[in-house]
Amino acid sequence: MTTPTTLAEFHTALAGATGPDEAARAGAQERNGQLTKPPGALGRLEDLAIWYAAWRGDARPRINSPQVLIFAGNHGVASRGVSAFPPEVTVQMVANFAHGGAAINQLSALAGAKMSVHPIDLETPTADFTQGPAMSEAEVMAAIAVGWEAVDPDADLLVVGEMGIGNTTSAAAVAHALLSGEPSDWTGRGTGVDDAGIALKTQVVSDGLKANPGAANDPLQALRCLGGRELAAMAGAIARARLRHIPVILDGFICTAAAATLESAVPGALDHAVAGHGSAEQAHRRLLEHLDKEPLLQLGLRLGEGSGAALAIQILRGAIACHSDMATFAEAGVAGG
Ligand SMILES: O=C(O)c1ccc[n+]([C@@H]2O[C@H](COP(=O)([O-])O)[C@@H](O)[C@H]2O)c1
Ligand SMILES: Cc1cc2nc[nH]c2cc1C
Repeated sequence: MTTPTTLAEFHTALAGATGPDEAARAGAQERNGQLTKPPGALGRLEDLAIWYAAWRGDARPRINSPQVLIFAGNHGVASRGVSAFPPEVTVQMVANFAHGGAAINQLSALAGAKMSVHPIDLETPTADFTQGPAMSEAEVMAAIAVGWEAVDPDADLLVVGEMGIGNTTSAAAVAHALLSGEPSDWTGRGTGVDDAGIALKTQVVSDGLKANPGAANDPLQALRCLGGRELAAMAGAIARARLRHIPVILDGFICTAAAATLESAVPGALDHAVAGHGSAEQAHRRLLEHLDKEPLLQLGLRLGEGSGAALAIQILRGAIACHSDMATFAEAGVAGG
């Protein structure tokens, strides 16, 4: 499938994606029932393994090629003072990723994942969305294409993460456009703003929705008008993974807000994704509840960069190792219950 060039093409591609392999799911369920453990004793690991098997089309799958993609973008709305850090930190952290000095470098290496960093037009921040759309259609499509094309078609697991000063405000505005509620339902401390900072973010989100009335009833317009380049790239990568049947582990609040635009546009678009962790950003829980996804880890992380999702690769590896390599009752000569 060639890279979509309009939001309409992107929507059509996503809507046409096929579902998981039901024969592989049935085979994995059957195998799970024969493994040397009391039924259900591996808890959520059993569900995870069966979910992964169905998406990979293999009742006894392996994880050989996990991929971690980090996208970075700058936000016009950062000029409103919505972050505890200055916008230059985005490009500085990109250099840190490139030199192996960030948390995600360590966690990707531990998980045996191939990691790459994709800064997107950092010298051209998106427009301040309180004044009108953050991106034109050409700009959002260019960012979606970065994500779409960064996915290794041969990867068997994908983590997407981000870096972008101001992007918790952008993610809050996207979430508000998708799911309504009050602006304050979606704003939080981000990199560490105080109560006055949260009040400012809430006002900015409210202003953003007023300045972009088309965003509230069209999820992909919400991504264009209120999102950022790294959010659009994450959405592009997650969509491409859906078409390639590559399971995805979602990261924190910003990643999940970007992903939620896909689920709102095409219900079921995130069936190939699990939530890696629950972020300390308060609105993440609300977003995950809406998506009906229970995080695998709850560690109080609020870093982004794909860090919580990269840690959760190890949980999925544990699930697959047990599922695919344990002996059955018959093989081990163990009496069933
Ligand atoms: O992943 C999360 O849930 C998360 C929560 C709070 C902050 N962050 C990271 O912090 C940056 C955004 O915070 P802020 O305060 O600049 O909006 C961005 O680079 C994110 O990766 C990430
Ligand atoms: C230092 C720093 C590192 C980050 N990594 C992801 N978001 C970040 C935000 C800051 C401020």
